Amino acid sequence: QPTDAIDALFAWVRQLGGTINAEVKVNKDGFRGLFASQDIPENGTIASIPAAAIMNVGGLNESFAVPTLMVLREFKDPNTRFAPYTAMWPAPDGLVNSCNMHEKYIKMWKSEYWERNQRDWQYHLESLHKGTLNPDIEYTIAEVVGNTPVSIEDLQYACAISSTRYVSTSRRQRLLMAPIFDLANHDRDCLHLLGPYDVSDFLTFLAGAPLKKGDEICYSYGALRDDYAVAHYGFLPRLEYPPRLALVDHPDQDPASYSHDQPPSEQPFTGTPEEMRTEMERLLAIYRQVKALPDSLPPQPKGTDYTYDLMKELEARRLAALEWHISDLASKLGTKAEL
Ligand SMILES: C[S@@+](CC[C@H](N)C(=O)[O-])C[C@H]1O[C@@H](n2cnc3c(N)ncnc32)[C@H](O)[C@@H]1O
Repeated sequence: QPTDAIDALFAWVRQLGGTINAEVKVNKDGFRGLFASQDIPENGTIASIPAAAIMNVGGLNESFAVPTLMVLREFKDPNTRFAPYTAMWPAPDGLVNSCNMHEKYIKMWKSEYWERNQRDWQYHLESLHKGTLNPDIEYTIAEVVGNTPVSIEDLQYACAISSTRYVSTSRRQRLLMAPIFDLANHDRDCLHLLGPYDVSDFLTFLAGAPLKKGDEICYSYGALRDDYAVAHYGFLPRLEYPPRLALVDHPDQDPASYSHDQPPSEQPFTGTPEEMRTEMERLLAIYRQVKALPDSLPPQPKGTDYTYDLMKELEARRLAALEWHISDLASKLGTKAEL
């Protein structure tokens, strides 16, 4: 996540009429992020981003291929007018999600759902690359990118960039890639918000709570359970207490139908003793299964492989959350759990 292209990005957005009351720095956890450059009162403007600086990469109902190809077109075009924006995107080795995670990590999910999800992405991108997608596909590579050579790695990268950086607004339901705003890191409880982007040519990022100069500016990407955050964004959110079950382990969630608007309950499970016993058995079975699955890669020294560390940390958090919820049910039932 380079910071050297930021000055040119800010100058470009301001030249197009934008306002930015923020700056970019590396945060305490080592990630690039957005920080208030002055005190901003509640409802004050963090940034106002002109439409001309925003990349509109598709509609909410279109397939993944549209944002992927729209991003790729700008990335491949040496004369793109978005050059100040594309220059600050993370480099291909600086971001990871299901679009571009190497297949050697697939078995580290230890979850049928997420393994299939990653294989599906691989398959879709390979199909797009070969031109064998079904007739419902909106664009071919040549239609959008022309004759420029495109590798499968290019598609994986463009897919990862678009899916980790787009946003849509309540009124304007497009996939929007908005510079400056897209530098805000996730915090589930974050109060800062986007305007509806419906009455002017500016997308406004507003302070939902007062900001002091130097505060990191967050945005809530949604309820994001750990496994969902790793698959979609390639990071682990702040650890919470009580530990949150992975999306795939949650009792009332089919991960395939997860929506930010209707996230699974945050409350520990409760019910009749019979229901609690059944739930405890269900969680125990998952716990034992995850514990029993062998590691698919040899151990790596911490700090040498970001994705390996991320997947191991995800597994450790998943097991810790299962242990907590199993023990919670056991104590409500007045028994002891045999982990
Ligand atoms: C929209 S960007 C946010 C800005 C990003 N840090 C950057 O410099 O380009 C989303 C990406 O930022 C990172 N990110 C967002 N929130 C994070 C957090 N709370 N902790 C660590 N990384 C985070 C993830 O890599 C995610 O895919």
